[in-house]
Amino acid sequence: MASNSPSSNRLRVGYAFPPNKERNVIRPSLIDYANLHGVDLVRIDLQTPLLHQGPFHCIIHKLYDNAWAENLQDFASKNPDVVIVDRPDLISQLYNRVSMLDVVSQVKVSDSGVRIEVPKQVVVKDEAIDSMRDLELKFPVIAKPLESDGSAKSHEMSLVFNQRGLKDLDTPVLLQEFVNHGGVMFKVYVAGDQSVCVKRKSLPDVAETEEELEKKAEGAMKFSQISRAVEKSEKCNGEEKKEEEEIEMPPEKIVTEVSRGLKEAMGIRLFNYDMIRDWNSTYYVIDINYLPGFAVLPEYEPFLTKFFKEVAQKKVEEAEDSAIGDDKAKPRCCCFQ
Ligand SMILES: O=P(O)(O)O[C@@H]1[C@@H](OP(=O)(O)O)[C@H](OP(=O)(O)O)[C@H](O)[C@H](OP(=O)(O)O)[C@H]1OP(=O)(O)O
Ligand SMILES: Nc1ncnc2c1ncn2[C@@H]1O[C@H](COP(=O)(O)OP(=O)(O)O)[C@@H](O)[C@H]1O
Ligand SMILES: [Mg+2]
Ligand SMILES: [Mg+2]
Repeated sequence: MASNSPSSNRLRVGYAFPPNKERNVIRPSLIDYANLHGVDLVRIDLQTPLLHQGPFHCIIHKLYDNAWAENLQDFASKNPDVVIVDRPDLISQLYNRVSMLDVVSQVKVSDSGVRIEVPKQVVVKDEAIDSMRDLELKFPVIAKPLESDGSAKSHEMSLVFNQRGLKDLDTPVLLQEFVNHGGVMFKVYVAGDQSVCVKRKSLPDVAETEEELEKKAEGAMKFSQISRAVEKSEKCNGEEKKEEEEIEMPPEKIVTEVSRGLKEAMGIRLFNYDMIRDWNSTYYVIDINYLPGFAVLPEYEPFLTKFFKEVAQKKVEEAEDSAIGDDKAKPRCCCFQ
């Protein structure tokens, strides 16, 4: 076992986050719960090389800079027994709004009547858009920045109703068809094999026909982080709350299968995704976020603690499997109770 690997039965999980992220993930309630269940959460000092810290069984992180990725890579190559959740090169597929959704086509669900898709979308670089028909898109569309890098700018979007609304867009931009979905989206939080689906307020449906949209004087409407904005505003009145409650949750099987499909296709284990459903019961995945603020989930403490234990247990099993070759009959030892 390499020098930085721990040996005790307690599980040591190192974490590396900016301060705001730390507040949204590593709450005192998680530290206490995990501690009671044999898991020690250890803050990684970003001013000190990782190789001088530890020991760790596992490291979780959300930092966007290359220096961190190199620091982690160097550490991982010298400490193959430490589980890195997740590999920076795999996480980076989520930093671009096109590559983040590429994996959705690989997701398979067992109910043949259900479709899992991505809304039609096109990247516009710097060319003028003469007609949406050339792009094979229909208004309304959402204009999204290509980057999804944690910056405020990466959340600044526009709902574009007609040609006039296209002229002020910064390029490059992703134009994605707006899908009517009843004003409610599903946010699914994934940690390894576990997934939890919650409802969130979303943009309301656009009822106008293309001809009616063409006449709208205001060509576009800017918005940012709508689920938070709507929750904070007075618009979230009793009637809207009731409408939200009436929207049926997706079947648990769909949530589990989509979560597993995305996890396997991306090779990453801590994320959430936004999913909407149209009136034909087609589901659209519209956004995938690496390591979001899990603390909003009810029961988030056991959720993450269980995940840490599973990750460590899988590593032990892998090591046993490689040590005993094909002799799988041997009983497994369970180290992290
Ligand atoms: O702020 P939180 O805790 O709600 O989490 C944000 C996420 O909100 P959610 O939990 O999905 O409702 C948020 O999800 P959305 O993009 O808003 O769907 C992002 O994941 C955000 O990270 P970043 O700004 O893209 O790096 C997340 O922000 P960070 O916690 O990473 O700063
Ligand atoms: N194609 C779409 N059709 C309908 N609503 C959408 C679509 N794409 C995004 N939205 C709405 O816009 C919000 C923000 O878009 P999203 O891609 O999730 O960006 P962010 O990363 O800022 O959360 C979504 O939560 C949803 O309410
Ligand atoms: Mg989103
Ligand atoms: Mg997002």
